[in-house]
Amino acid sequence: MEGVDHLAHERNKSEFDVDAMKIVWAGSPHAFDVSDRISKLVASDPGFRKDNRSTLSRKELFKNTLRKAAYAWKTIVDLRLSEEEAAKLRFYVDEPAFTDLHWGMFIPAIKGQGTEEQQQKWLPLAYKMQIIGCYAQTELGHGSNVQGLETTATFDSQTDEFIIHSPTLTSSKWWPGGLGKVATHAIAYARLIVGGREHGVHGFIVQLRSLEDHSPLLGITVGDIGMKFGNGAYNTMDNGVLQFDHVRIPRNQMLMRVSQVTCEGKYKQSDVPRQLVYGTMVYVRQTIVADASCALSRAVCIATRYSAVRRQFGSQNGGPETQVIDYKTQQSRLFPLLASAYAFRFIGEWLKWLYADVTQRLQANDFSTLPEAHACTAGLKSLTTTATADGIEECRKLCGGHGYLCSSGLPELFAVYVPACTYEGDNTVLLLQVRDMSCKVSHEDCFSAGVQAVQQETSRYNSLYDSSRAFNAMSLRCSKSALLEAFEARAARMSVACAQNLSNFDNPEEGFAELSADLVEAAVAHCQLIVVSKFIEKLQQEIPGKGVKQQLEVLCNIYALFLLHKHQGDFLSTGCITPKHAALANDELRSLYSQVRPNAIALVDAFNYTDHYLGSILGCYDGNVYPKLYEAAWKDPLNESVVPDGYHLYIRPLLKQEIRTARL
Ligand SMILES: CCCCCCCCCCCCCCCCCCC/C=C/C(=O)SCCNC(=O)CCNC(=O)[C@H](O)C(C)(C)COP(=O)(O)OP(=O)(O)OC[C@H]1O[C@@H](n2cnc3c(N)ncnc32)[C@H](O)[C@@H]1OP(=O)(O)O
Ligand SMILES: Cc1cc2nc3c(=O)[nH]c(=O)nc-3n(C[C@H](O)[C@H](O)[C@H](O)COP(=O)(O)OP(=O)(O)OC[C@H]3O[C@@H](n4cnc5c(N)ncnc54)[C@H](O)[C@@H]3O)c2cc1C
Repeated sequence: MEGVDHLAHERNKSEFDVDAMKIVWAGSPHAFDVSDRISKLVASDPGFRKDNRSTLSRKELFKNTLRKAAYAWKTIVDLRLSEEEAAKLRFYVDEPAFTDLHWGMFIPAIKGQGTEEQQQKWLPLAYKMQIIGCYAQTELGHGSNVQGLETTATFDSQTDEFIIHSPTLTSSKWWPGGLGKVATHAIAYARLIVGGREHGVHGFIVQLRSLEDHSPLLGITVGDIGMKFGNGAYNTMDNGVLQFDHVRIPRNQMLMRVSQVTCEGKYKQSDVPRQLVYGTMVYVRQTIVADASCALSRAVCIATRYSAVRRQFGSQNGGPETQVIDYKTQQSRLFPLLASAYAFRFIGEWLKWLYADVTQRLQANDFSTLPEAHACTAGLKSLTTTATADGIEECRKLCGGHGYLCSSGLPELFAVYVPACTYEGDNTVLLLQVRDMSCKVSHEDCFSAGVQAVQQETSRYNSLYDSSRAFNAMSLRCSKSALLEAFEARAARMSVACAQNLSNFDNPEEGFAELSADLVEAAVAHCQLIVVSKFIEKLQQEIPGKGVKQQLEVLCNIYALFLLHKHQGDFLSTGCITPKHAALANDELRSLYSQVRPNAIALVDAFNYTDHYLGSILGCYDGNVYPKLYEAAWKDPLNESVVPDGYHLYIRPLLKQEIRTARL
């Protein structure tokens, strides 16, 4: 039935002000206004249609992405959109493209690592898209180990140039988005060699293609690396391969904020820490954390709406069957993901603030908070993307068979999202970077101060948490401080255990390698503690709107208690809770699921996603799933003819037992 809201009865059940929750989700009334306006603009413009992606060939798909990117740019210019509005437009167009790397990495790399002079020269060209850039760091042989990159940049003082060269097959740049077919320029990372001495990896602005006819410049071999996972999905991006054959660039195209090479061939290091060469990655990791809540909430919105539409079993006297959302098993899989989406929203907000603060300090040459920003962005990027990728797949399963159809939107969402667990740093490798934050008693401390230091730390952490006091309150309702203390104690004790074990090794590096799996678990515990604590902090703010704060409190408790339930081995083995507490936590979770149930549809409506953005028949706002699925099936190219192509060649000879004479 066209125009009927099949989920109206669900919406009527909600106990809070959905419009107020929309503002909380968006971040502010202004952010809501921008997001709402731009999402509707994109949804209503046929130029941004995306429902045909899974049936296009790679070449058609890519050409269509080029058209959309050009159309998006025209829209931005014609409508004079602000930077904020343009970013929202990109978000709602919902298609990875070379422009992401241009705006998201090439420009930030120049801003973060270029001198004033370099910024003045390159940024105006990049802002007007008169040049298009990519970020060429990873090579065929090395991605995680940036210090292991093989591309060289050798200074030639005779000509005042660098010679960029790929000495081996494994030194070929491999993966950079936008490189394959579009970028005219790259920030290429290479080992700097001056006067025969190596100075580590640095960034260089290298022109790749002619600005006249787009052909590769002399010494450049460049192309696309081929099809990737899934139909549509990340195949709209031209991830590329690049080899340099003694390509010459002027000296002033080395990004020189961190260190400089003079025309006489002197290498000078400024006061800026070397790690700033990695600064672009910190920036992008922070945006990836902010984006995780978008991808997860999208999947959760689809699975929640469909779970309210779908009915199986339980019919009484010929009445309707049970909505699958009413099954406790469905709730115990779905509602923690709903809670995680909200938790990640707030951690994303916090990390944005942290990053803005670090940026301000960096501009004033205060580098003191850089290590913390690195550890937090690395750890939280890993935690949120792993949970989001797993969560999207869980949502697909929550939708049963129909979740496997492309028209559910979930297969493509998973395929496009899952590389976030790898790009901008493999998630395990990044968790190992959290060691400074999680393992407060670092291995160096263990060796310098000895076991005594570990013992002192252990007793400090032991006093942090008194399990019987903390969990008494939970028998009735969750106490935020009790929960937080349990997470603090768990993270601290896991770190202390790592430190103690490390102290048993004579060689710290050997100990670190041997215990790395434990260190990763301690890092996860630490990151989960941060997410829980920031959710609780959010609840300490004033949150207007009838019932909004209460809903967020329920979600916060679900997020924390679900983790406590899932990782109860950690909590029990570190003595933070007793088995009785664990059982209480589980009872509390069940009761919280019942509180979410009547509000579930409204809680996903608060994301304010258009049907265009969701791209899912199962998740459409009106819940009119079955007619839409039926209609969509007939539009599949395979149904264009009743008898398929190939019938006469392959099916008929089989049926007629003429297979031996058929031309196969
Ligand atoms: C249409 C028009 C639209 C207009 C507007 C639209 C706007 C659109 C905007 C879109 C935005 C979208 C942006 C998002 C796009 C996302 C696409 C993603 C594409 C993917 C890109 C990539 O993947 S790029 C490559 C990423 N590579 C990696 O991440 C490699 C991972 N490896 C590393 O990071 C490191 O090498 C390492 C940390 C793992 C290595 O560690 P190691 O200890 O060996 O290193 P070092 O010896 O080099 O370092 C020692 C020292 O430094 C510390 N450190 C390491 N990294 C950092 C860092 N990043 N920052 C600060 N400090 C760092 C490290 O901890 C050590 O410290 P010590 O104190 O010495 O211990
Ligand atoms: C879709 C996509 C887009 C990308 N875009 C870009 C781009 O624009 N520009 C760019 O430069 N790069 C890009 N990349 C590359 C990306 O940054 C790297 O793939 C990523 O950093 C992982 O590195 P790797 O491939 O070398 O993995 P590897 O390091 O080879 O990882 C393989 C396995 O080894 C494990 N491992 C590695 N080192 C350790 C260790 N020290 N301890 C324990 N385990 C370890 C990992 O956990 C993983 O399980 C992109 C990648 C993808 C998939």
